[in-house]
Amino acid sequence: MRYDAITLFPDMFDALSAHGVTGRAHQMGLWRLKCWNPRDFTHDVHRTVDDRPYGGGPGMVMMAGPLEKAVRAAQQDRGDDAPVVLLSPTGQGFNQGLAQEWAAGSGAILVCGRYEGVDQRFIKRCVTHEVSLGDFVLSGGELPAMVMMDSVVRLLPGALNDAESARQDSFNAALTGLLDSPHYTRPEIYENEAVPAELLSGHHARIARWRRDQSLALTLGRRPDLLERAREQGLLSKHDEAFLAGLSQ
Ligand SMILES: Nc1nonc1C(=O)NC1CCNCC1
Repeated sequence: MRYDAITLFPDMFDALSAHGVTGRAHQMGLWRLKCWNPRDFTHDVHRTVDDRPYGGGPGMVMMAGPLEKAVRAAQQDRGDDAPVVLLSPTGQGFNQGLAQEWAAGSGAILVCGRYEGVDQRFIKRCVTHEVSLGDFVLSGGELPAMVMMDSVVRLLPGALNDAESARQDSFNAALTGLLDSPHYTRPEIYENEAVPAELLSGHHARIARWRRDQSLALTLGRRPDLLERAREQGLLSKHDEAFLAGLSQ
């Protein structure tokens, strides 16, 4: 899995390649990252990568030339036809499904915009996908790129140790489209509040049922849209539906 980041701030990506699960996976060679700075593809003394918007308006726009040269250099270096993904609020929404789809691939070239945006002619010539982290405006595409890479890398075989991957596979309600159930750890009593008895029972079926019911209740309350999607995808059992019906009475 190789990612190429087109970015004015390559140092930001140390957060991913040097720490935690993604850092360990990087150390293990499960994924690679190479950054390309558009400033290195300029030829003027000021190394200009942005300019004022035609038609007026606030802020600056990233110029097409340095961006395209950086993308072409990354493509040449990769030698494949990897997707060229522009991180942008106007893109397709990122979610776990897209993370799983990307984890089955060989990586991508991630274009991290800054300023007000990027020249549309660069998008038309080079970009294959526009993807959004969510409906909010950030200062740059680097954080969305890192969030997306994190969600993909942790799905790669070997990235999580056995305990982590067991949790990832069997209990992670997020993978089934529901919100995750609450978590508890020692001490058993904290500020006079005890851990739910079901979790102390040692009865795995009861524990799984309790967790599933908690996920269903949380999802119904906070993200009914996700619950409906899980229902449409046939992910809710008769027991799930009976539990939900009981909540609505
Ligand atoms: N939300 C977002 N999901 O992906 N990118 C997002 C974003 O806000 N990008 C900024 C938009 C303004 N120009 C600088 C980049």
